[in-house]
Amino acid sequence: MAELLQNPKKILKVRKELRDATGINGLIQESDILRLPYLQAVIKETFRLHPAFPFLVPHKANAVEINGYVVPKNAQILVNVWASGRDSITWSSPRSFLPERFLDCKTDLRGQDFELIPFGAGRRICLGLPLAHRMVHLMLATLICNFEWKVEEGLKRDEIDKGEKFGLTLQKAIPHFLSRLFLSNCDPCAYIPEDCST
Ligand code: HEM
Repeated sequence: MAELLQNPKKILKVRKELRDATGINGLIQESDILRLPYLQAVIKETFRLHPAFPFLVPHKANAVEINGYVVPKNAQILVNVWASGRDSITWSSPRSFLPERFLDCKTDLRGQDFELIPFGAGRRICLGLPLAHRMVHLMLATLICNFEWKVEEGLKRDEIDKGEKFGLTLQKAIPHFLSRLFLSNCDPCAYIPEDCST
């Protein structure tokens, strides 16, 4: 939400896509997700920049050699997906929040494309992926469509601190923004955030 708050036009784009795909009230069903490429792109871009598990889950290695590097048996392996999501060799403008980069590209986050593996990959890939994938799309769509999101009073959009707190999971260091509930039955696309009318 912090990334989207800094990019309010992208909030409008998600709302418009939802309304076009689901009708005026923007209520999303699980079956709609496949028809919402921009929402999917926003979620991929969010996982690229802010993976929930920045080092996945620690693994124990068998003895292997990779590109001349010897990994001893039983070494603890942490996969730094936070860093690979920001690697300028793989991603153009890696620090920028650009969901559009995923619109014309087949990269998916289900463990087949190693540049984007927020759920891990291979035998120990997240068992909850099918559930989590659906829930994240449904929750984000619902939050965007039913709430008007505003930055905290007195704060400008570009002042939102996106600093992160590292642990097993990645958290936003300073949580600050407010939300206000939309009136029911409103047109999700009618609301234009302040400073976003152009
Ligand atoms: C956005 C939500 C979620 C994210 C980002 C996520 C991410 C991950 C990651 C990165 C791993 C470690 C993969 C690896 O080290 O290779 C993992 C493992 C696992 N996750 Fe999730 N997860 C999510 C939700 C869930 C849910 C909802 C469930 C259960 C309903 C679940 C169950 C598991 C289990 C059981 C494992 C261990 C799999 C194994 O070691 O064989 N996860 N998850």
